[in-house]
Amino acid sequence: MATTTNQIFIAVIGAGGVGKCFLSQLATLAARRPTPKLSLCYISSSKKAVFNADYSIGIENALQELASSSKQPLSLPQLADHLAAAPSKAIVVDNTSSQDVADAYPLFLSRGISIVTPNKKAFSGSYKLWQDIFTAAATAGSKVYHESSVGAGLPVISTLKDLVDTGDEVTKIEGVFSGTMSFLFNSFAPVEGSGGQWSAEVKKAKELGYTEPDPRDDLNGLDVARKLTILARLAGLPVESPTSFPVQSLIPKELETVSSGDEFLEKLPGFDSQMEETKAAAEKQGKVVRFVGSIDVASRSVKVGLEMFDKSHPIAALKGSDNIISFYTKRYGSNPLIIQGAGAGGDVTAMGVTSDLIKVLSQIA
Ligand SMILES: NC(=O)C1=CN([C@@H]2O[C@H](COP(=O)(O)OP(=O)(O)OC[C@H]3O[C@@H](n4cnc5c(N)ncnc54)[C@H](OP(=O)(O)O)[C@@H]3O)[C@@H](O)[C@H]2O)C=CC1
Ligand SMILES: N[C@@H](CC=O)C(=O)O
Ligand code: NA
Repeated sequence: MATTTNQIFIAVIGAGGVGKCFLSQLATLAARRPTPKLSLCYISSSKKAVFNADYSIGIENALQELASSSKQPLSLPQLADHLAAAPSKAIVVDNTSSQDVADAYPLFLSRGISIVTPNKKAFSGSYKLWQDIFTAAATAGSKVYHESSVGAGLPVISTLKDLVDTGDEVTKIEGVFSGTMSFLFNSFAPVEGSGGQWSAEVKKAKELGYTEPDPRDDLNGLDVARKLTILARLAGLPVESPTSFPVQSLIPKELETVSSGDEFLEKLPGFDSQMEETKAAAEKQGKVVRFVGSIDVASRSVKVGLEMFDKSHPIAALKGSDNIISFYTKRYGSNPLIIQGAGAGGDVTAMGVTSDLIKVLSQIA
């Protein structure tokens, strides 16, 4: 195939809640922007894949083709070879929560393949992986964007980068960083009183597409810890890992060893009284309980867990899956820069991924 500069090849790994919404947004983008021509050349789930010798898959039919495909996914080094041999530049869109895929970013980037992703694992894994990713990108001139790894499509990462790059000094970042936790506490312990059953709300959050593939990754606080690790690193703190600071888990002790997410959800109703007690303790003080995180840059302290809030506090008054993230900086003084809005859900997350893709296109095409 002849080399062409006005075409970009897109490989999509992961076609779940976010991946499906991303494909729909990609179809719109490809129709609206004739150049560079956006060609879907690979799509995979954990068990199946679609790809061919002419690097061309119809975006509209990709999901049906994937469902009926008999091909297995390429290994990650094979995929890097396949994309590096494409007739023009390629971008990997990682819509999984896979650590293995995240670990392969330095390989893709070093082969000139750019990456956009909502997957937190690469940027909140070991500090060495973080360094390898940005070193590989800088050396090869490839790009890596991950806006949806914090606050879904909300402009959290881009805002923090802008603050830092323009020389502001970030002193503190705090707020609600989980769409799942926000939804759970807003519906289980609303400021108006009453509220749903904890375990039933957890099931609802999963059905609405807010949770991680395994909802225990939200309830154990690690999802928020990953997000804070990413933000802390961008703010200049070389946090080693999401387990290197205090993180409160909401997994009942008795369920810590169950083997699957499904079994966990089945058994959770038996432990609803534990969360009811937490809620009642806050109510006794006229307050509500919420799951929050904070990074204090000066004292280098990061923490994640439950706190009680007055009912008039903006964190108490959140609705749905909303996140609220406050940036305290030297320039903004005592009135923080605040970002608020839906922090989970397929469409809003895919929006962050697609807008990252547009940013990469503007730099490599
Ligand atoms: N949902 C949300 O609101 C948000 C999600 N995110 C992040 O987006 C990512 C995707 O989330 P979501 O779409 O909700 O998750 P889903 O579980 O709905 O989808 C994950 C997809 O990834 C596939 N997958 C898993 N491992 C691999 C692998 N090794 N190779 C290829 N495909 C793989 C799964 O395949 P299979 O179907 O075969 O298992 C599935 O298609 C996660 O990293 C999540 O943290 C970020 C912000 C918000
Ligand atoms: N499970 C996460 C999804 C987005 O990062 C959340 O609930 O915030
Ligand atoms: Na974001």
